[in-house]
Amino acid sequence: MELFADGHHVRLRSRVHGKYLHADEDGLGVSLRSLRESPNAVWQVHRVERDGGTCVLLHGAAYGSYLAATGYAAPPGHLGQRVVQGVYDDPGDDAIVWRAVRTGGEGNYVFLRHISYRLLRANGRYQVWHNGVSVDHYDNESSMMHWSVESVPPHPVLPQLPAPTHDVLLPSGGFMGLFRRRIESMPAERAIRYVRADANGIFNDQAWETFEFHGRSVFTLRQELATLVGETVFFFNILVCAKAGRYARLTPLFTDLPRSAQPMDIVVLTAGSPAVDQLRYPNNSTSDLCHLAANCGRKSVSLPLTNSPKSSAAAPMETAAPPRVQALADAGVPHLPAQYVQPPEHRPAPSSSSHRAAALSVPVVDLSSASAAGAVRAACADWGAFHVVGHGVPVELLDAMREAGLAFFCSPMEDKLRFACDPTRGAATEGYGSRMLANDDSVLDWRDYFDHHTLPESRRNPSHWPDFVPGYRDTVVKYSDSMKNLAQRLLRIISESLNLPSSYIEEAVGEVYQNITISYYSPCPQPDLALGLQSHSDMGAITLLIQDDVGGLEVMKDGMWIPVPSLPDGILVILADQTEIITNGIYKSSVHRAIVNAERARLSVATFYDPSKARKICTAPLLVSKDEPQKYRDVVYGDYVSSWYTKGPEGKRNIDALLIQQEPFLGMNLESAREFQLPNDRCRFLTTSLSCFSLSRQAAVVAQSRVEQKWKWWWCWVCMLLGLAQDGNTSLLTLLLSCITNGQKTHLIQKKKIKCIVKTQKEKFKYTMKSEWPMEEVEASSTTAQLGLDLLY
Ligand SMILES: O=C(O)CCC(=O)C(=O)O
Ligand SMILES: [Fe+2]
Repeated sequence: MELFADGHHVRLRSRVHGKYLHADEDGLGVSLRSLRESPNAVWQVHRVERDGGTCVLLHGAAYGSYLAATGYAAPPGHLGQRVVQGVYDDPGDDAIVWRAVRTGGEGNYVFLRHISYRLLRANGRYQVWHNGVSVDHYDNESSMMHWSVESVPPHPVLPQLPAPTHDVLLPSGGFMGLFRRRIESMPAERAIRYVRADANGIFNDQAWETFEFHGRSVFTLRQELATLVGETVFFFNILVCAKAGRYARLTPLFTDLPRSAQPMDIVVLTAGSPAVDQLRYPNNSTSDLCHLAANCGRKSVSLPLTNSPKSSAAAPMETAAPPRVQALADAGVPHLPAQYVQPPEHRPAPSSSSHRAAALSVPVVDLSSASAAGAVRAACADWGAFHVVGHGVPVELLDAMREAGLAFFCSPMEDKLRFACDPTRGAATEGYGSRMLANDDSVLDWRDYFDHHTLPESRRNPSHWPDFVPGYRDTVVKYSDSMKNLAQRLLRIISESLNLPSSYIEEAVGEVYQNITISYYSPCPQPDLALGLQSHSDMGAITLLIQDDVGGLEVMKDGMWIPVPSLPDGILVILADQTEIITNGIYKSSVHRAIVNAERARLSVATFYDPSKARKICTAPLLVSKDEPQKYRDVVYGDYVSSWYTKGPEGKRNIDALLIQQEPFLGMNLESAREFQLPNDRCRFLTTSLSCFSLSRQAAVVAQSRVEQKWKWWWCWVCMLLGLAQDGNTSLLTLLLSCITNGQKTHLIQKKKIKCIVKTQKEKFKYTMKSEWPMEEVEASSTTAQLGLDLLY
């Protein structure tokens, strides 16, 4: 096969270095880099006739500029003259004209011979820090001028644009880059000359217009150009191509612009037009669609190239939506962006691999067995989450749902964005989205999702769901109906297990509002710092979840995070907050979260069975007695949802806010509850979110242990104090003591044993602990001591 076929993409690899010819990010220089996957290492062949033969021009796949030899001396340490990224403005321009000549001898190498007979040369044989490329006279021929040519296959579909960034341009003036090129004083913005081409790519050469563009983001450039050319609604309807000179070929831009503020010429094409069909995109990345599909364990889905919206009922375009996590992952971000970094106490801890945690696994209930009711009762009481098998839902339907979701997420971003949820319409809108909450201070989940409104049928509008994955909409409808039936069957069993009439919970919930959310967790560059989905309990009545075989879901049990594997035909049942309220806390909603990994994308499908927003949820009177007083206030479900979205999901903070015996302590209330975890995993308490708490490594964790509310706060504080005392952090301890006692006089006495005495005007408490955590011995008022012991296990 011809090495330099016209229009094809190639990489040139130095024989000696093994590094690749690289168009530098400044848009000016050319160097040798080992970044094989980078678009900057890919060059497109543009063949031209010269002097009765064909010559090779090479324009970079990243910015479209041409490989050009200059007459300027290469910098010290480099031989010959400089090679740069140039333009093709003059048909007789020699600077960019090359011929490929086989070297002969061993191996399959070529010389790239400039029309001036100088040869393209890699530098730095002995001084490897010299990574420049130059042209040198053929008399100096050496293996440094030998290049192997790698052919780069075409990308099967339009590649995705990198997520928007806020990269700044190079500062004005000074030197930079490989050859310490002088960067002229440059403005903060770059001049973009643009012109709109017709369907065949033809444009009027007199119609160029100019605007000032800030930054480097090609995503933002496309958005701004879309507005300028009148594509205000569907910015993905256009494709932006660089044109490096009057005679240059078009290079579709899928890479952020060069770092320098040099002006660029852009031709705007219409997506799906014949002109776009003629373009060729290099498949240089390993994180492309095919890779993703392979990563998901599937073959690549066949998808249309055209990006024009087909369905008039498609969800409205997003306005200022955050970048999709998948786009970040595909762009190969090497570090987790700051807004995804969880605070240390929320990061996936090694605790989930502790011996105690390893010994625990979510129960499996066979619904077809005679003992199902008893097993459900035990699972609800102990876990609030359990797998069901023998449920009668065909495994083919579960697989079809997983596959439909996967095909959606493996589709081009442009297609997916046609169904983007509209963040301006509230937090829980239907469609393709990327974050759980929109609070400014919230840490983002490393997750993208597609949310479907499926029940009641009046909310179900399949035209809001993807149309480009065959069978998608039918599958969602079938799956929705099947999950509704299973949820109702489970609610009946759960009601009966509490000696309630079998239809009790179903009726208490009223008309079902069902949402189906497909979550897609892309591989994460720093999974130890992120969460796919932060700790939460679901807000409705019951959730049914299926997932793929990657793993990442964890449920909280006795204060430990327990991984929940997927069972191929199993469905995970998760009790949600309204069930906890209705059952007076006898059955608890399950706190769960999703962790991520660096290697494999993960997919889950959660079906939520919720009340209507207008429904008032009350505790079943039959479950209230003198010994078991009502724990939660009645709540209108819509209010619960609003508060969930306002405050954030964190752990059980939302349902805790409804506790009747809640006793605000010194101005703090349960809403400020946060999770902390002891290193040894043995003792868990509910603490508050006072920022100083997080300073204590020994601080306690959320009480899954449901301590009587009236004591809860005392025990938080005691736990904190003892933790701090053990840390020897006496100044913070004293501060907390005075905070506890509302500024009353307090004493801290530290003796051999760590001892902490809180003296208030009314009472005197004394806590003693041995040197090892957790406290084995607590001296205090008898009731509190008893409670404290109850909390240890
Ligand atoms: O992806 C998962 O496994 C968990 C999803 C979940 O908890 C949710 O969507 O509420
Ligand atoms: Fe959930």
